[in-house]
Amino acid sequence: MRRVRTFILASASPARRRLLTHAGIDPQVVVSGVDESVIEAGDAATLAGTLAALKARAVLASVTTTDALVLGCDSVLAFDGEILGKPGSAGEATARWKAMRGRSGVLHTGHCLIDVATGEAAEAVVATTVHFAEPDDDEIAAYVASGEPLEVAGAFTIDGLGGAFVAGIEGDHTNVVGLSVPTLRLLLARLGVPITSLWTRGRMDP
Ligand SMILES: Nc1nc2c(ncn2[C@H]2C[C@H](O)[C@@H](COP(=O)(O)OP(=O)(O)OP(=O)(O)O)O2)c(=O)[nH]1
Repeated sequence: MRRVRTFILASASPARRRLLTHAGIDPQVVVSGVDESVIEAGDAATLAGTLAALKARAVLASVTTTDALVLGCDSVLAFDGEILGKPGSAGEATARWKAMRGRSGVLHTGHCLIDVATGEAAEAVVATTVHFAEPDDDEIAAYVASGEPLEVAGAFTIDGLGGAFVAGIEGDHTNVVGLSVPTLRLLLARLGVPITSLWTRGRMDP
């Protein structure tokens, strides 16, 4: 069994950091600085996987602790034949919601976990189908005015204000937030690290 001292999250995402801490893992955050705009791919899953690996490897290059793991992630929404990241403006967020309401999309999150000691990588892209509710124009306007949709891939959150406009999902909830925790357990196992060995605290307060 591999015992690892340091878990590095190669992401600026507060949502991903929160998911890890709730899962009992206390990550060090090292933002990759990868320019996502320069990467293109034919489909959402390939793009998410490619960007996750780029982020993890960019941070790996700066890591000196050998007793560490580095996790990179990237989330994109596949909707209506398009690959959607964060909306570029309030107008785009509004247009997206008027198109998405009452319909479904697939949120793909790429994961790349690298063992610094061996260089071995365990990777997975996870898809969750998201069924959107039917917010009216005033609700969309209020949501866009909150600023939240501009900060997140797909212009929605499932665990924030946007949760009111998600009618249901098929698949892993944490994957929609930005990091699939059950998939992380499997990636860690592939590298010989039980997720329970990374727990830094006892059970959550109920
Ligand atoms: N809280 C929350 N955040 C979400 C949700 N869906 C997407 N996001 C956030 C997570 C990520 O911060 C962001 C997805 O964009 P990226 O995968 O490019 O990550 P980001 O640019 O934030 O950070 P990074 O590139 O990893 O340093 O959207 C959600 O349902 N809930």
